[in-house]
Amino acid sequence: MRLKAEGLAKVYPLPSGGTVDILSDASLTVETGEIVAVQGASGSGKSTLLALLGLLDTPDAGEISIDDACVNRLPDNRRSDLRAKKLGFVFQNYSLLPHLSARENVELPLMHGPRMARSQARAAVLDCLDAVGLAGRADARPRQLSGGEQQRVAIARALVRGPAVVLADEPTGALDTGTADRVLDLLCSVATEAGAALLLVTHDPNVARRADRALFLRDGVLERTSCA
Ligand SMILES: Nc1ncnc2c1ncn2[C@@H]1O[C@H](COP(=O)(O)OP(=O)(O)OP(=O)(O)O)[C@@H](O)[C@H]1O
Repeated sequence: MRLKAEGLAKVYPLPSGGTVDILSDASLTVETGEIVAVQGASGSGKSTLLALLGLLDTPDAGEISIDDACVNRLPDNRRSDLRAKKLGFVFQNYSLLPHLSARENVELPLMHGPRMARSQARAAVLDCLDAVGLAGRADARPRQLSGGEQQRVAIARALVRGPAVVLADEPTGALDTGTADRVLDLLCSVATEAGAALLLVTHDPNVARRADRALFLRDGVLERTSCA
């Protein structure tokens, strides 16, 4: 599986009138088994890029393709379907629903897109919680879990549908250094063991060093920075 972006542009309106080009010609490819990092200054457009790649928003120009099929001009329902089947998301602030248990949070992506049998869904949820070391905390609410544990639940949730690509926006940004290292190890290993590509947005050069390739977003364009 290959997720490819070519010449992406995104323009936002300014409150004072006029517009600003956040992305002007951003291109990248991420393939099964790869870990790719995207770095860039605050406000350079990293989250905007991730929203486009995650089919949550549409570019003003350019093309996003999955296995050579253009996906960014599909109708909303087809894009939602692809998102559910092919993509997993991990956010900086975990984005867990506070009133749901770990198990119920991980189950959420299974409510969208193609339905799974109840028993199969239950097994998938427990497998993913087990993979992140939290099978014993399945009934805990987010407030009963540490930051690192909450992010591990969020990783389990991203992986529960067996996505081809995991998109992670500052996945360790809210964690202390030791916890961040452990969560990052886990994210990299469970994503690659599950056969998913991993695209990580990060400010942190230590996180970027973990990737097979690191890209830097500057002036709306992605530049290659290093090769591990
Ligand atoms: N919906 C929107 N409408 C107008 N401007 C927006 C919108 N979304 C983002 N922006 C602006 O686009 C710029 C890029 O935002 P984005 O969140 O993509 O940057 P980022 O690189 O992820 O930043 P950070 O590292 O600080 O999270 C910012 O100046 C932001 O204010």
